[in-house]
Order: sequence, then C-alpha cells, then structure tokens
Amino acid sequence: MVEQGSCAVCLSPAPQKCAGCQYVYYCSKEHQKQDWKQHKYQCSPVRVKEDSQFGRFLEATREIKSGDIILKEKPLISGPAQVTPPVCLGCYKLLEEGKTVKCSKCGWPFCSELCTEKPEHEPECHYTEKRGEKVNITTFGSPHPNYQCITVLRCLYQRDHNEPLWKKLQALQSHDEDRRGTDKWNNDKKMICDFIWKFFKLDGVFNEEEIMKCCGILQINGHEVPLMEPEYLAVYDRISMVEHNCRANCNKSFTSAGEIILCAGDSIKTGEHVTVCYTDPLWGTEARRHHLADSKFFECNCERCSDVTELATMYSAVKCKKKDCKGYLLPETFIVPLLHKTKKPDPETRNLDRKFWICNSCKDAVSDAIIQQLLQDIGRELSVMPKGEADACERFVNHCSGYLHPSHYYMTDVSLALAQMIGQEEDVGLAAVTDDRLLLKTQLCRKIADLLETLAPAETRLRGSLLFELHAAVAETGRRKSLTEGPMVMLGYVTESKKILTESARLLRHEPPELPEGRLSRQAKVNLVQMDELIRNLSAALPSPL
Ligand SMILES: C[S@@+](CC[C@H](N)C(=O)[O-])C[C@H]1O[C@@H](n2cnc3c(N)ncnc32)[C@H](O)[C@@H]1O
Repeated sequence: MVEQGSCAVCLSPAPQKCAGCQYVYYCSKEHQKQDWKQHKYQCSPVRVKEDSQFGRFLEATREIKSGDIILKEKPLISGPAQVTPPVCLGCYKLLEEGKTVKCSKCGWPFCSELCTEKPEHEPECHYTEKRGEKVNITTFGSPHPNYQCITVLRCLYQRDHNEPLWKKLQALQSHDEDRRGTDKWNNDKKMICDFIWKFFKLDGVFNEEEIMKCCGILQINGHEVPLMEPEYLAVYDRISMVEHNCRANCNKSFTSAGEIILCAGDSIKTGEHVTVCYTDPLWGTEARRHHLADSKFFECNCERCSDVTELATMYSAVKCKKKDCKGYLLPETFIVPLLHKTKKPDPETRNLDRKFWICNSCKDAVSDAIIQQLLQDIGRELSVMPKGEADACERFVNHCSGYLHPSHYYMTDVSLALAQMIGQEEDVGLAAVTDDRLLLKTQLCRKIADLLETLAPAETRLRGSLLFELHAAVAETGRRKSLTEGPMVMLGYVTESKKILTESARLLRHEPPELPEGRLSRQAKVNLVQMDELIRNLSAALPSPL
C-alpha cells in the first residue's frame, strides 16, 4: 500500500513526502515549491525509520554538526507529574496555602486568575463540572492523591475532543503487555484508573484498557520538564521517536516556553541513528540497564553496555585483591537478560548473575556475589556520608581508591561533588580555599570533563558546568601565581581560562534562564567580556620585544 498523507498546502491526499525530513506531504511539486519558504525553517535533518530491534527511531538524512538544533517542538500534552504536591494547573507553579485562586467552574486551585483560563486546564475542568461537585483542595506542600490522574485525564479527553491529537498519542509506544501485573501497573490501576471511575464518575465512559494505555504512553514517552520545581510532565511528537543510547549523540533541553529542543552533542553522519540517553549516563552499567528494563522495557545492548571497559574508561572496574597484582577486575559481560526479571522476579536470582569478574592482569576470577557485596558496602558508605562536606568526600575517595579504579562510577560521583563543592563552601568563594584544594579542584574538573567527553559526549549541560568551574579555578591559580611571580604570569592563565570559558558558553548556549545551567550560561557571557578586557590590559602592559 502506498503511504499517503495530506498536502501541507491544500490538505488533499498526497503521496509525496519532503525528501529532507520525510515528514511533510505534498500533492504536487508546485505545492512543495510554494511551501518551501515556510518549511525550510522546520525541515529537520532526520526521518522516522523502523526496525525489529528499536521499533521506530530517527535517522540522520544529512550530516549534522555538534551543537546543531535538530528538532524543536511544543508539547502535545502537558500536566503535573504523577506524584506531586498541589501545583497550578495552568503554569505548574507550586501552590502555597492561602495564596491560591479557585477556578469558578470546577474549584481546582491556581496561582492566578489568568492561569484558570489556560486551555491546558479544560479537560479536568470539563469532567469536574460534569461530576456535579467542585473540587476542594485543602492540604498543600505534600503529595496530593487527586493530582495523580490529571495528566492521564488530559490524554483521555482528546478521544472525544481532538481526534488527530488522540490518534497521535495512541500511536506512541505504551508497552501494555510488559507493564501488566507490575507493581507500577497495580498502583496506576488503583490510584489513576479507579480514581477516574469513582471521583469523576467516568466508569461507563473510559474503560480500563484506554486508561491504562494512557498511563503507559506517559510512562514511556513522558519528559520531566525541569523548568518548574517540582518538575512537570510533557509528551512531544517526533522527539518521542528518539531511541536510547548510553553514549548518546544528542541531548534535550527546554525553552522557557516549555518547548523541547533536540540538539546534537556530537557530530552525526548521514544514516546514523539519532539518540539520547534515557537514564543517567553517570550511573554504572548494571544500574543503567536495570533502570531501562524496569521503566522502559528494553535491554540496552549499546556499544558502551557491550564493552566491559566502557570505552577504555574502566568505569565499573574493581581493584584485584590478589597479592602484588596491580590489575582490575571486570565482568565477563554486562549483557545479561533482564526483562524476565522485570516481569516475574525470581527472589533467588533477581540481583545475582552467575557471572565472574576477571582480572585484566593476573586473570583471577571472582564471583559476582563477592563484587556485589563490595559495591553494596561502598554504596552504603556513600549513602551515610555527610552531605556538602569536602573533607568527607576526600576521605571517601582516599578510602575507596584501595578498592576501585580511579575512574569508577562511585569515585567519579564523589569526585564530581567535591570538584563542585571546593570554593562554594566559604562566603568568599575560591579566593578562600587552600592552594592544595585549588589544585585538586582543577585536576578533578579536567579529569571528569575528559571522562565525560569519552563516555557521554552529549552531556553538554554537565560538561559545560564543569568547564565553568574549571575556568574559575584556572583564573584563580593565575591570580595567586602573579602575587609571587609578577602580573605577567597572569596573561597565560587568563588566556587559558578564557578558552575554557568559551567552550563552556558554547555547551550551555541553549539552556533557559530558569535552570542553573542557563544562569551559568549568562554569567559566562559576562565573564568573557571582562576577560577580554583583562587580556587587552595585560597584553598592553607587556614589555616590547624590541
Ligand atoms: C520513547 S519510545 C521510542 C520510540 C519507539 N521505538 C516507538 O516505536 O514508538 C521508547 C521505546 O522505544 C524502544 N527503544 C528505545 N531505545 C531502544 C534501544 N536502545 N534498544 C531497544 N529498544 C529501544 C523501547 O521499546 C522503549 O520503551
């Protein structure tokens, strides 16, 4: 059957697609030409493809440069997170007792009169009015059960009010069969499905299958939007097609208006898959694979998961304890089946794999049970470590260096916290830290930024923030050196600091001002101007070579 859409110009049946994005249809060459003036701004360098391993995914139709924006989209649906304290149902701001305005039609509380008019609120307003009794929210500041169903209700509403949107949502992956019977399914059935039936009296209107499918669509495709505290939930259109990779080539960020931006974090060749990381790329491989299996119902077999050295970083390597051996233990493989455990957990094998960890030097084999015990003990030590104390971080790193590779994920996690903490503890900032700590900050920032470039090149938000920290540490080192070695030594340090800051500003340039990274991005621009002036002054003061 020939695939057919509606012409973007005249809406008549159209068999031809734009060859660039393969997304927009035209009935004729004339109409395509006519639309190009507009379409060229939306024609993205990706097309949707499908295979048995990934389902639908996005493929690059032309070369994409690092930093290029690939897609920018408004949400199809947005709503509060499933577990949330009462928030404004117009803008998702956290509500405070005594500072709310009630919708005159349905009683749901808002932050302002203006927000009660937002079209996003229409679904719950409609069903609350039909229910015949207004909502009365009286407790604020802690998770409220009435909010669990809102975003699902907003999806369901589309069935009878916006068919094209309903069809788009229904076409998204929901893993109904995989989810059925899991703890989350049972919780959603009780807290969302039963609530919609009883509270909104909609038991004859939406059946269990429809409600639970909407829960799945949100679970698999929903993005937590960090523009508000707490984060809210949004589902987007084409970005829902992007597949996961633990070493992704793209990242997502958000505009102040809640649009999502898919941006290349690495250069992408024609025909390459466009990927983002659905989980935390700084977690260990076992934790990432379990998280993906439990929440998104697939087993990740990406190049990072398939390589026990994790691209030669030794990110999960444990020190060999054989006498005089200087080697590291790595598992035989990370690629173990997980999905059967998600569905029917076997208490005997749930957390144990019958694999061995082999030393890369003496070839000694250690059972997985022993390694897991060690990692659990270290995890426990980490969880009771006092927060925000640089001394405690240093003690942890020194102690664990006897057991773990210097780049192990636990070492990296604490080193990252330590790098960011040094200079933030005192009111006077970096100027107050000791020379040793300043050197440590500089070394840690460089090491983690390099590690990130290998493991997660698209994690530009974190790398950009680290480089911001590094530029400050390098500039402060220059200032201190100039006290003993004269002002001219500053020039080299400030020039290096500016180069680092320029890269930081580039990496953070799409971050909105609502996020800490967006504020760093602004600060970077201000600092760059000041540095230029400083470099000009220092250069002007240099003695003439003649
Ligand atoms: C947000 S959807 C992506 C679009 C989806 N492939 C589709 O056809 O609708 C997420 C789902 O895609 C599949 N998926 C994404 N990345 C994958 C990967 N690296 N390996 C296997 N399946 C993947 C999984 O089924 C996952 O739950």
